[in-house]
Amino acid sequence: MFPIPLRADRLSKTYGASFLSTGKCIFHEISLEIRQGETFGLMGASGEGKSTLGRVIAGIERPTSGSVYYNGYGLTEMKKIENAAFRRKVQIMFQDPADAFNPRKKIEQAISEVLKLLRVPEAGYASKIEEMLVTTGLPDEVLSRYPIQLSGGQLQRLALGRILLLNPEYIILDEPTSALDVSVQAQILHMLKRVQAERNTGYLLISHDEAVIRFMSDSYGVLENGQLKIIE
Ligand SMILES: Nc1ncnc2c1ncn2[C@@H]1O[C@H](COP(=O)(O)OP(=O)(O)OP(=O)(O)O)[C@@H](O)[C@H]1O
Repeated sequence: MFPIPLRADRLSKTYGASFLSTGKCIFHEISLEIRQGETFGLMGASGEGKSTLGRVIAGIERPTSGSVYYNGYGLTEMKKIENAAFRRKVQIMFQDPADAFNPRKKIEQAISEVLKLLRVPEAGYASKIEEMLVTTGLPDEVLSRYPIQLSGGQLQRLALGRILLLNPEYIILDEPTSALDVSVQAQILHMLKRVQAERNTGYLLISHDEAVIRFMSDSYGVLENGQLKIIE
């Protein structure tokens, strides 16, 4: 059976609506599909609402209307068990990797905390961490460092590695390379492609950069004036 795509169905978002104001419509009735093993690119100028749409699809912000469907279930009507699966299987990665880690904790501790939450037995931590380092192409030394002692590229690799511990089916990538130097950007994009090929992950890639979108995406759309124009 084919996997069911992650689907946004007629999503609208308005900020600041109240008794006295109709508020500001950010986007209106947007529908799109993210298929496993593929990338849907979301392009658009600054302020058009790309990040807001990404947060709504990731389930961390509620739409004003419309719904997100995972495994055929609407996010708002999901029972606890379906919602728990959604929270694990649909992840979001942000632009600035420095924000992803607690500056007071060494990387090994940050990663171990995730393994603990996942109820991995402590005896299994070392092999999981090693696997993560191999996938993200990082040396063992990063484990004993604090976030401030690592480069932006290394931190973004770790941010992805930590997300991958959860075995996500879909990742919302919100400008994942915009905070990085051009040469590092290319490395991260290649890593994302390799991870996708190995794990069949579906990506929603948010970027204002057309070259990045064209390089990465199977199909893409341009968000402008609250509407999404899809380009196959
Ligand atoms: N919580 C909020 N409350 C009110 N307005 C918001 C909120 N979050 C975002 N906005 C507004 O929604 C609009 C879209 O913002 P958003 O960050 O989604 O755009 P974007 O396309 O991702 O921009 P950028 O590429 O600059 O990150 C902006 O005008 C922003 O000010």
